Amino acid sequence: MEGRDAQNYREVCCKHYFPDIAANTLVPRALRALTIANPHLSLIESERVVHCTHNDIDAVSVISGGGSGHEPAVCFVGEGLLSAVACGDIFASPSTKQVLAAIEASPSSKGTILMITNYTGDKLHFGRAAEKAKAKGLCKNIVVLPQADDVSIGRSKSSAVERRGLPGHVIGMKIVCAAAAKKYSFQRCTVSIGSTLDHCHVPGRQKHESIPDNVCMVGSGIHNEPASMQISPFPSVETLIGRCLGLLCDPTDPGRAFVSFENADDSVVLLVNNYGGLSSLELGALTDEIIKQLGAYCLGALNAPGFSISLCNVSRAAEGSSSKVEELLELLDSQTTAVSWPNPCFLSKKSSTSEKDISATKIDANLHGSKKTPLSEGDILVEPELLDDAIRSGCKEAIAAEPDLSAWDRVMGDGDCGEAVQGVCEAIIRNLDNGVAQRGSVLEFLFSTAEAVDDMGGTLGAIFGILLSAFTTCLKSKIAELGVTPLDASTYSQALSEAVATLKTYTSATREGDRTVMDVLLPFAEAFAETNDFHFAARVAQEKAEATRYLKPRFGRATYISEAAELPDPGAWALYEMVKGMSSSLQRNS
Ligand SMILES: Nc1ncnc2c1ncn2[C@@H]1O[C@H](COP(=O)(O)OP(=O)(O)O)[C@@H](O)[C@H]1O
Ligand SMILES: O=C[C@H](O)COP(=O)(O)O
Repeated sequence: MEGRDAQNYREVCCKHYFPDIAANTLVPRALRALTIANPHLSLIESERVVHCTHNDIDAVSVISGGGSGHEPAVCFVGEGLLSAVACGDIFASPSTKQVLAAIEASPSSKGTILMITNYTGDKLHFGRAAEKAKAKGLCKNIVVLPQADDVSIGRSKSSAVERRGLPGHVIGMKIVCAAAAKKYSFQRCTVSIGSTLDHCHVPGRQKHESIPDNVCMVGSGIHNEPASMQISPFPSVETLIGRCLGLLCDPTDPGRAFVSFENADDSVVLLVNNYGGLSSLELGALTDEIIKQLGAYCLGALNAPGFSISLCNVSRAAEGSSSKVEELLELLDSQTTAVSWPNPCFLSKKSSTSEKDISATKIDANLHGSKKTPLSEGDILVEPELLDDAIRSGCKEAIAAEPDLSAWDRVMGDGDCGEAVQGVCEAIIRNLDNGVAQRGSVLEFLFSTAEAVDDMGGTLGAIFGILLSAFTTCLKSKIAELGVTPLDASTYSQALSEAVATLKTYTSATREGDRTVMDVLLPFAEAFAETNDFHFAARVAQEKAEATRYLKPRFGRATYISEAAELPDPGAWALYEMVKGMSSSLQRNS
């Protein structure tokens, strides 16, 4: 495709019926339509959770979820497949609160499996929700099972984060869910590789890079992140498929030989998946090239023109789980009422024994039962105008940085970091407009901010959420211990240090130098604790945020990018902007 044709093609890709509508509106509407058309599914709209109305309390519940934009994966809820899914914003993990609502909607006396793709945001939010569910007594046995199947990155680059999840994980998911439905009581044999012609277009997002016509991407993720390999000139289909299969099966590739396919007697399942923007005709012809056919459209990436190939060595899986190959294949082929699974849909004849109408209000009441600050337990009172202006100024700086954060995250991540930061900062400003700082109560402000941050998905949402809740807990214990208000800078800096120590127990990025938000947070907290001088600490934050340009990523999506672009880490920069805005306000008002 050349010249005008190529331009028309790109314009069509970026055109949407919902061009300016945030994911927050688009996603619930699509979920509403799904549940209206399928009475065996029910929606908790406020939490964007779809769950099976025929929940069987005596079977293990399998719950999944992740960013939206991977439709039709959300339609994998149904008997014989998932009990519930929690849907995040486009390409961002759902929040802890959403996952908890999904767990609550699918109670099980036997146990709960949270089956997710291997992304940091998902691991943090699903992990926290599992802990909260245990603490609330919702389930005794609950495990998080991150699925990783992508071979594109190779062993050495993905050692700290492990492989990312691609569509091959649906094979294991189907088998586990079918086993759960058959009341089995309560593992990795799959590899995947993706290839795309271009990026997908996220509705409402203005900036959009295109891949040149003479380039074919191999090793593409499912969130628009840049592919690990670019083949140019554009290869023939034969060459492309040969290259992909080589990445999946070559036993001499030390970085990628994750699963052996050398034994000709092994039973192997092949899954060919549409990323969303390929015609069925082209996918069919590609599948023909990929030998044995098992074509299906399972886990999309919006309208990305591309496909993935997954191979699952079922013989290995049977060995690893003390099962028979036939048994696993039977589970894979067993019936389900999940709308998107490629098989005829048989609705259950059994009556809905534990059909529940879990209204959003009930869930909300349960989840946020005690959100008002009990001021009688002590508080920190500061000058309301000072509190309002400092926070507002921090949020405004971060919002103003959104175009840069988004642009950097489009190169080194999946492009959603700036929008997530903007979203949470706007929510905090709305709370200020509604008078949350009017009484000058620091705790009241922190509680209201925690609610806004709890709605933030993605890795940064989880990191900020854990930090804020730990900071609040530490401050509360300082108030109880010291009983004085207002507290001095050292109380805040000590509480921050303790909160950072708590955060380190959740993320593996526990030191500086890995190109994450921790590269600003750790030195900022340390400088603040050493000097009790917020402005000095803010200057350290600036220096450290700048320095992230030259760091090699070891965590998060940036790990998957082969080219060092010398751009700052967006998470680290966002934190610096917040701190900078607060520091300027405090200086203006001192
Ligand atoms: N393991 C980790 N621990 C702490 N921060 C991380 C980790 N992985 C990534 N990050 C931070 O998260 C930021 C990206 O946030 P966000 O866009 O929410 O994540 P995601 O890539 O999950 O969508 C990165 O710029 C980096 O600062
Ligand atoms: O769809 C996206 C994944 O589910 C979550 O990814 P995240 O780590 O970017 O939040």
